[in-house]
Amino acid sequence: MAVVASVVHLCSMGFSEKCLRRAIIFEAERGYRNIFGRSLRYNNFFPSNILTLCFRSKLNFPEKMLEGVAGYEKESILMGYNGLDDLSDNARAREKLRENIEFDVSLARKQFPSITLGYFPTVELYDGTAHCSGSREPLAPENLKGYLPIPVDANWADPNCMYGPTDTLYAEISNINSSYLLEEKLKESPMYSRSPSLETEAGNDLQLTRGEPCSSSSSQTQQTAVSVAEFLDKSISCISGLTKRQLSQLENSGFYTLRKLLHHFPRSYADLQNAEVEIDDGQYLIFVGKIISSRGIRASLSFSFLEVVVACEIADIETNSECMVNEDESRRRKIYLHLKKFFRGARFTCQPFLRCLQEKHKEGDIVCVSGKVRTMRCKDHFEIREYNIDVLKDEEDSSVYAKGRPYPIYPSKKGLNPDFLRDIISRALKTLPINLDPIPKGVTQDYRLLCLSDAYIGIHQPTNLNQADLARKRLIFDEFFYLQLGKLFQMLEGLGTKIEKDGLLDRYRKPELNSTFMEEWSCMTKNFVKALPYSLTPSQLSATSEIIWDIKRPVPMNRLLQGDVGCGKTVVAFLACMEVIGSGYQAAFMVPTELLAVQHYENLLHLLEKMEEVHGKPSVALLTGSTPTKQAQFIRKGLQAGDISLVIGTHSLIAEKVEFSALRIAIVDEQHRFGVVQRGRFNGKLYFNSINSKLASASSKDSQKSDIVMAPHVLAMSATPIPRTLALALYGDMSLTQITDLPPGRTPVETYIIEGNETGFEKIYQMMEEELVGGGKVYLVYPVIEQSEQLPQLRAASADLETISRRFPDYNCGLLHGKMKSDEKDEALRRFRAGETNILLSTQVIEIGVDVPDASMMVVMNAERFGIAQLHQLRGRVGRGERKSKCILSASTTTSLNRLKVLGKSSDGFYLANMDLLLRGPGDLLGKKQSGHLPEFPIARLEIDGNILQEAHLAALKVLGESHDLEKFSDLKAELSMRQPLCFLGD
Ligand SMILES: Nc1ncnc2c1ncn2[C@@H]1O[C@H](COP(=O)(O)OP(=O)(O)OP(=O)(O)O)[C@@H](O)[C@H]1O
Repeated sequence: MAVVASVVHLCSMGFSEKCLRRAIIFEAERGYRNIFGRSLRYNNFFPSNILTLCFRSKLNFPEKMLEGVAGYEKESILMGYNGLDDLSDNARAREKLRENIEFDVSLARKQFPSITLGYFPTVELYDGTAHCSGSREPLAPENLKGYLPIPVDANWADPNCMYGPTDTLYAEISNINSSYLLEEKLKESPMYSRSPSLETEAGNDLQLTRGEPCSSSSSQTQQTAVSVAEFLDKSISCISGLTKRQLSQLENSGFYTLRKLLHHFPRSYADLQNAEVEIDDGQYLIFVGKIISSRGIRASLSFSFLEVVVACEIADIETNSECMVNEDESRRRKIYLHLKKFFRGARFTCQPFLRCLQEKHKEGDIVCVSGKVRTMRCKDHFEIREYNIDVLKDEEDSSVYAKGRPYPIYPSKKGLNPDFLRDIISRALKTLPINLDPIPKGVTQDYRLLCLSDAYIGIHQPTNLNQADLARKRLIFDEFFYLQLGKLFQMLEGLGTKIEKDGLLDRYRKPELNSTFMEEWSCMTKNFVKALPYSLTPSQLSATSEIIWDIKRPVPMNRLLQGDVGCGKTVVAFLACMEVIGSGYQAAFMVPTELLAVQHYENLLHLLEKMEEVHGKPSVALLTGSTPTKQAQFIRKGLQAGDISLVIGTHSLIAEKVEFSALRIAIVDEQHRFGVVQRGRFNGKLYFNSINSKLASASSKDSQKSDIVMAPHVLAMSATPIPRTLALALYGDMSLTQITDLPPGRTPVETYIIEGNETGFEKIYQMMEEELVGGGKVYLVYPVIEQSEQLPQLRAASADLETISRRFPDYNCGLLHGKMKSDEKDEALRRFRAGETNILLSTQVIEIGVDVPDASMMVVMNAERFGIAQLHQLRGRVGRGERKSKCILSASTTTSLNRLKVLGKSSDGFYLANMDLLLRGPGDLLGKKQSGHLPEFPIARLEIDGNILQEAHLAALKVLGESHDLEKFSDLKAELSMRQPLCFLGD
């Protein structure tokens, strides 16, 4: 009969009678038996077979075909259709069918012997009225008492972004009831108890901690019953019941070890709230109901499926209150859930398999079902393909569900079905030993962390959101902790004595105590300070004191100097150089662009000119990629001989042929643009070259013998203020110095956000005119150099040169962009600085470090193309002198205007960087290149987990303080060695 139903559909599509006959015979001959799965009928049979047979027929509906199929309406219902309307869109066809409403089963069977009727007891489920007859009572209200879950917090996740593939086949039968109840495990295990301390944090929610007494201090030597590395790095083959195919599937997807598997964290949790009201397509919901049928169905020679039908009662919002007789009854309505799993492959179609499949679910069992619902055409029927089903043994179980468990949504990996992954993970969790935690108990207690095994259970199978949160916190803590521990451990390893190691850790713990007063600075440094045309700000003074304190110690410094744009970091770095030069050593100053190298070089020469000569002035050289070969050779010789005491340059400074005689400090400006590995290379190279220090042997009394073999100090400077969190993640092995104030006399830059339309630009041009008339200089910043066909809305620097020159005929315009040759760029900047050009059309090349103090206005075209932190950097190019400055951000889309408004409100770089971090995440804040140097955190998000990073940093200091070589914490050491060397990622 189903075949005939198909006929209706096909006829309505215009297939020929002949073709249809052939199609029907084709189907009947091949014995399509279990025809009630309508999706199979249409999805599998028609596309693959009938359509090829009936291709491009032009004949109309063959009325004859209907003659033998009277009563088709019922059959359509049997098939799971909501009557004939479902079966055909063709109105005429529907009418014809209705005329033959009498259903003669025997006739149908005679004509189509392969069709079995009345096989499934759930037929009436598809009939909108049958279940109300009272003959079936899917779920008596008394059975439901206490079972219906309470809605949980709604703001978990957006279900729309959680879908995994739905059509993938699930070739696993042994674990249909795979959901693992944390609470059950908890009850089974005598080792677990409630922890009063954690209860406080998470309200009354269940928290898991060991029942055994905890050590109060991390100083206790670790004695873990099971080594974490031993367990987590076991092959996944130890998971029971894995077939060979599954094993190779998992291994091909990168899940070689239990660690890899358990670290496949849920992407989010779905809100499995009780469907108390309306059920919408695509929602993740949780239901409690009664199994009314379970069928393993062979759909074809190689295709089978399991369908479990669960009847539930839910609140009915559609009930018309006027019709209510008994209010309690009328508020509830019955719905039917069709849980489906599909199997492809001949071996899954055999009867024993199918029987085994259907017997997994027993009729009459009260179950809790969760998953994504899809509405079916028949009212009150819903399909769930990826589901969790748990049998409620008795009413006591209801408490588990009453809380509404978070439903973990896994990201799929290499096409693995998330549901399959969920199942395997749940099996792996069952093998988790209880006593598994390499982090000392003192630390977990201090920072109120779950123990590791609870964290794994909590993240994969939380009973509630608080537990998932605590688990997440613990796992994030681990990510940060091992990163910090690794970085600090490496640094300690490089030091000789215990005093040195303690000194280093102290430096991180109490940075405020580590500073050297100005009186103790070298003469060279003091003279340089005197030569400055301004006095240092308090922040600059304390930053210099901290750095000099470090320089005087026999331990290589590794410090990050941070400050808002224009706060005067360069001069602090120069002072650090003067200090080592004053002690007879060399300094190297590496910057990312030639433009900046030239600027620093000229600036320094200018300051040195004014410096009082006491014991000679430092000899300074500039070495970049554009330095003429002969001159470069000369400079290299000078560095090797120790004749040059300070070299400023670009990447060329770390070229192999550059050798230093006695390098004592390397300043790395814009450190992130070089990357961690480059810094390391720089370090290593300098270390070996400084061994043969000529100057060191002839140095002042400060230098000791051990200094000769010491690696140089590294002072990294970040021009982009980055939130402390990011700084720790990027430079976890560095001490941090911040300049928090700006030089006096700076007036905040006035920021305007203007829409980049015709009127907007007219206004901008007027403001430029006023500025130029008043003697100001204007930067115009463009997102691109040349106009592009792909992005015609973007204004381009080169293309605009003519327009702007015409618009401002009385003023000179210059052009500066990255494609220009280095001497052309220098010349363009020189002319602008000297006032020979008044308007400089430029790209982002000016973002870093360009310092023209009397530039007083900036217009950023298509400002929506830049990040907030980047715009703040750009804006920092103006307002560097005493002249009042303005910055105009022109946005070509109205939607972006709001985002830019934050720049109008604040000029605090740290605040803006935090905003950017929150809005766009670390990747965008740092830019592609810099974020490439960020360690990859599988679960942590730097923008929101900053406090955990800080805690992890302190915990790492504490642990290393107790055992420099981690010998006291053998498990921790083993685990550290197993973790990926995060600091090298991205380089
Ligand atoms: N204490 C001070 N008083 C007055 N002016 C100062 C002071 N310190 C630095 N300056 C001036 O401020 C300007 C900016 O300094 P500098 O280039 O060192 O800043 P920066 O922090 O490196 O900025 P950016 O991050 O933009 O590169 C320079 O013109 C410098 O001469």
